[in-house]
Amino acid sequence: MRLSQVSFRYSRRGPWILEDVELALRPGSVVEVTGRNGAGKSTLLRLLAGFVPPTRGSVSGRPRVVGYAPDVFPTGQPFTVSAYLAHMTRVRGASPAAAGDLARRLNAVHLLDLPLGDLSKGSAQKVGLIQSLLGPPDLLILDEPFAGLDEQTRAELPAVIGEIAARGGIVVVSDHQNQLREFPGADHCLVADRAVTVHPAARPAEQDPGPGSEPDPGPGSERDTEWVLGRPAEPDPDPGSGSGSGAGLGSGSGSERDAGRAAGQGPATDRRAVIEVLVDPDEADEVEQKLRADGYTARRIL
Ligand SMILES: Nc1ncnc2c1ncn2[C@@H]1O[C@H](COP(=O)(O)OP(=O)(O)OP(=O)(O)O)[C@@H](O)[C@H]1O
Repeated sequence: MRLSQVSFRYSRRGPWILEDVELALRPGSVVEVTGRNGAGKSTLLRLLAGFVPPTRGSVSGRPRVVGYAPDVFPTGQPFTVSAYLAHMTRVRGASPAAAGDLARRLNAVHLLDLPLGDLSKGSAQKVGLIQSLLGPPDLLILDEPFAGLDEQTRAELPAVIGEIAARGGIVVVSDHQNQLREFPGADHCLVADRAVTVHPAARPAEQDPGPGSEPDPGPGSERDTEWVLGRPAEPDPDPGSGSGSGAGLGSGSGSERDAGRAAGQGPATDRRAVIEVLVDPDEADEVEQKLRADGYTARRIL
């Protein structure tokens, strides 16, 4: 999924909230979005979810099943929680058992018979969270999901997020409370001054670059302007290059370089083997997702 030169403002004469945003998200990535109040985090999430169209630029490759939990869940609907979730289950084409399973897992069984209008803010957030997970989604967008959650649900949510990513889903979470700061492999995305800057997950090689390695050029540098997000679970075959590629991550041009590596043109190390798999183009998405779910790096060479 990609945002290309995306700019957004809420009205014709209103201020630009985001300008010329370039962002690419790979299947299986978890992205934490941070920024000060009013920076535009929710706006970015609404653009990703497809709730608002960009004023300029384009969004492409949005996965088919999108789950979105807004920061304020609208409770002004004349349903009980279970009737609402049953309705959402049908809309999503999810398994009939899914809502009940999620309610048990996220400590919400006691809410099922209540009218939506009677829910506290935290309980309403939980129902919004459950509906977003029905599907399950290929793109999951959570706007401040930890706000108001009880301890049990707060502890369980990272596991749920990890499962969505492990099956190839993209997960984007705005999180004031930094609950995903330490989430393994998560990339961190800062919204500030109408721009979006992605800092890929730190790897051991980046945390301790060692003597002679190139320093991180830091936020705002060219390496931060356009990142392709992935699951940085594997060692970097070329940690001293200083080219800015996280494992499984790379800029647009970096992806071509990585593809060349995967094809056996680049340097190899004794830390991992590269094999080439030929698949029918129709099966490429499925094979790539399965490989990623199994923890392998997968790069497509067309
Ligand atoms: N529906 C709207 N109409 C007009 N302006 C809006 C609307 N929603 C948000 N804004 C403005 O857009 C800017 C960005 O808002 P947004 O909610 O995206 O920021 P945020 O980073 O999510 O903030 P917070 O952390 O406080 O939730 C703010 O100045 C806000 O006032």
